[in-house]
Amino acid sequence: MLQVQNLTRTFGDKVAVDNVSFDVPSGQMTGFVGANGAGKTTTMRMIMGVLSATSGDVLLDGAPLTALARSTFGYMPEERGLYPKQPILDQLIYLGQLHRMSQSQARKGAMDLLERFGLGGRTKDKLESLSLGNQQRVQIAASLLHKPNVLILDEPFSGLDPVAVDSMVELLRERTSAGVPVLFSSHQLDLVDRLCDSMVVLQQGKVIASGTGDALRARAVNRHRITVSPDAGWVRDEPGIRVLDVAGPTAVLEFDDDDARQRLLATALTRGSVEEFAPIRPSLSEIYREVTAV
Ligand SMILES: Nc1ncnc2c1ncn2[C@@H]1O[C@H](COP(=O)(O)OP(=O)(O)OP(=O)(O)O)[C@@H](O)[C@H]1O
Repeated sequence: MLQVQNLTRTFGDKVAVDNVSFDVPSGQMTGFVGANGAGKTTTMRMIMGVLSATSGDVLLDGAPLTALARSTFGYMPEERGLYPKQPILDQLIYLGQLHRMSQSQARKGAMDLLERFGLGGRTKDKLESLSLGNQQRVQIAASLLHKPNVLILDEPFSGLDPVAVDSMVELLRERTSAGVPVLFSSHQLDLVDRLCDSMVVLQQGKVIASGTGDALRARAVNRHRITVSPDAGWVRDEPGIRVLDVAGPTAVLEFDDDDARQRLLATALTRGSVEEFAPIRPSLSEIYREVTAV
């Protein structure tokens, strides 16, 4: 498990990352979300040691991170960083060798990844001659080539078409199945929903929510859908609830507490038949919107 503990980074008077703590559990995908400028990239840079922390620590399996441990990580930086004018296979082999792979291992691994990303026929092409999405695929290949034991990915999905997203998801799942902790930042909340076991929400440099999907949902509001016969309009007059929507027989409600929920159900039963009364399981993206709402 990767643990971020009380990380802080200031730039002059600006506190970009403010006492941030969260865990990235082994074998799980953790989505790192927050508005532009919230501090995600700065946090990831500190995890990778490419930016020093003003204070705080990063631990891997309980031990402070060393440069050697970090060299086994896979990192996709925001600024990307491959060479535009070099053939893509050559530079992947070079990067693999920097990660102590043999030339033949690196060639085989790079070819495998390029083929999975549909770039098997372009190995001799310069990076700059590829479309932006394809360049992104090569960047992903670079971060995965040496079978890293931790993955830190800064917006890995931006600019990818749906087929590339699926290839990427498959590759990431292979890594999590091998026990690797994966942290990725994204503004694509639908993907965070689809992929993540856990989520960390940053706002103005501070963590405002974090945890597994289930833990975050447990903290979320008590929201239910009720369908009655013939019409649900009467719910508007009930105490202890907020009516979010009423459409004919169906209403979406939030309850102040469990008593209000029981009262509402009892009232509904005295008024007629209740076809449905069920909690609405919020998606991670809904939780994100809720916790970041001003
Ligand atoms: N080198 C720097 N010098 C000064 N301020 C910086 C520096 N790097 C980041 N910042 C500031 O720190 C804050 C956090 O930036 P950061 O790039 O970490 O946010 P982010 O969450 O990754 O945003 P985005 O989603 O737009 O990528 C911003 O206000 C940014 O302007």
